[in-house]
Amino acid sequence: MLFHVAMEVNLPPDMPKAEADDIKAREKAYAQALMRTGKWPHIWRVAGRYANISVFDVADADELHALLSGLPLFPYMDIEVTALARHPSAI
Ligand SMILES: O=C(O)CC1=CCC(=O)O1
Repeated sequence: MLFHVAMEVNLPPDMPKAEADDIKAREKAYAQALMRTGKWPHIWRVAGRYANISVFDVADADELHALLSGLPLFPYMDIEVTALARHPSAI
């Protein structure tokens, strides 16, 4: 099942740089591990914002929630999820 996921990151401006760098490094490792499994096939930077648009390919919304809530940046993100269904004109 495919999901369109929009993530906006809002790190506190007063977070120490070393802490922010550590979370970002753990986020990258977590995300790339999921990409290698095929569960996170697309990630795109939203130009001009600390945000991304991603596509997840997972069994269901429960699996998606488990993966998203495991993101190291999850406590600092606003996330919007849209379930995708096959378009009748798709070939
Ligand atoms: O930088 C972002 O958009 C947040 C993020 C999600 C996965 C990743 O590696 O960074």
